[in-house]
Amino acid sequence: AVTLALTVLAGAGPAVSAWLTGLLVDELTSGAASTGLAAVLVVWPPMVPLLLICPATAVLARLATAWREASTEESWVAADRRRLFYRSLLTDVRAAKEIRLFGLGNLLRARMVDSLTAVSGARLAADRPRTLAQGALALLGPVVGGTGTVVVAVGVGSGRASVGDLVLFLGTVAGVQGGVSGVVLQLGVGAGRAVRLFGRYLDVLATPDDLPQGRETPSGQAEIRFHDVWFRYRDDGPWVLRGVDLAIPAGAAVGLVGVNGAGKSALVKLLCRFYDPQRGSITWGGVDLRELDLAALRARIGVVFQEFTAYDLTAAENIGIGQVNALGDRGRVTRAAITARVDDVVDALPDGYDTLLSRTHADGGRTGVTLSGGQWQRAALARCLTRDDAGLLVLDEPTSGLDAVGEHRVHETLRRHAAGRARLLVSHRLSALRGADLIVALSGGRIAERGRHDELMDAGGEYARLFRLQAGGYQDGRVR
Ligand SMILES: Nc1ncnc2c1ncn2[C@@H]1O[C@H](COP(=O)(O)OP(=O)(O)OP(=O)(O)O)[C@@H](O)[C@H]1O
Repeated sequence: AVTLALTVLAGAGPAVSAWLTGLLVDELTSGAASTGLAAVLVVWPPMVPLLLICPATAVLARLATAWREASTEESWVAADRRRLFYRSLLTDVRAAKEIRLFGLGNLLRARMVDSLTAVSGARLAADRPRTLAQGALALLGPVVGGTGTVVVAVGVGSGRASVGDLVLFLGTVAGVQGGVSGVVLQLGVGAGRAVRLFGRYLDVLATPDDLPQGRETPSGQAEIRFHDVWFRYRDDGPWVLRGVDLAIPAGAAVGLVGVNGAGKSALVKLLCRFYDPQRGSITWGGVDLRELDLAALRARIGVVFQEFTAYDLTAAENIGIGQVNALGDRGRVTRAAITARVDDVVDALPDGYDTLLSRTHADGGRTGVTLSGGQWQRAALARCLTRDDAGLLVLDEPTSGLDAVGEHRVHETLRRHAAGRARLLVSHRLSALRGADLIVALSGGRIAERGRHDELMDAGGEYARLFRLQAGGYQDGRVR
């Protein structure tokens, strides 16, 4: 989160400096004009303060309204984010099916309009004082200029000043007011917002890294071990993992089962070090994950997440980004595609591996091509398999969308391909885990059972109950 915030806020530094530069340039330009002209005004000292009233008032009024605008902006930012969310949902091709089938269009549009109304109302309310101030200042300028002109004209009439003085005075009025208006404009455009944004930028810079990292390099193939791991997402939230002790030996296949919400994905996230456990530790080859270089650790892990991403990229890129520093290595991509059994699907695409998989972006005038759910899943598996040197493969429901033949074949191929590397397989389909070296059943964040399939079946616990339940669904007198 800090990295993302830094990336977004990194724009704040340049934005503020650009604004300050603009302000400085305007300041210098108008300052030079004003100083030169104001010097002439020394001819009529009493007129100097009168002439400066207008720009000084404008600057002060603009500063006051800019601060006010910046602070009220926070009140409508949340509504604006909701508006953007509803807008993106209404234009997201992936959401289109549900929106149409469930008839969500009107609901989402109404919510978007409500958010827009709230934002517009708040913005109008914030704009009102500025408009009033600008109107008043627009009147003040001519009044001051006119008064001064009358005074000088009277002076000309009485012989205290010349016509040349009057011309000089009129030029000065225009010069001073016009010059300072540049500064006022800059203040109006970005002062409050830029300073506030810069404050946020500094806050983020000062935020300590929530994932401090070490320097050690993880070994290629090593035992991974959870030592009494306790984890929760927030310090005041419920425990999601409670005292997990688990060893994943190098080269072993470990199956993870458990009901929804048991904590399986949380365990995967800890392995990838998206979070650190609050208590206990996880070691890779005996070294605490916190002492390892984060990028090096993640480079050693190949993952298919339960909610993997389908990228609007070519088929080759969708697979190749698994090993982004070898993105152009077509041999690696095709090898992974063959192992994940998606090569024939890709070969059948209009441009093979170079086909853009997108329904949003056109490819050379051709309408988008996309894959089926199971084919996407195979592509995600291939992406994971491009990591030849991964010491751990984490497969979170990697075959849930595959047909029965596809699932069986993928598991067979994986078994051969992954020999020597640790595998953590998460699945609700217990048959997919049957051949694992160790099966671990999580329940409420604790390990309730562990053992090989046969041992767990003999034990007659929850695993055996669930396995029989699933197997029962396939019982039919005609099946032998
Ligand atoms: N980002 C999050 N912030 C807070 N709580 C979360 C978050 N993600 C998951 N949880 C909670 O953590 C608990 C464990 O969720 P987890 O996704 O690990 O379960 P799971 O075993 O993978 O379930 P499933 O079989 O449904 O995928 C759940 O109670 C869930 O509500």
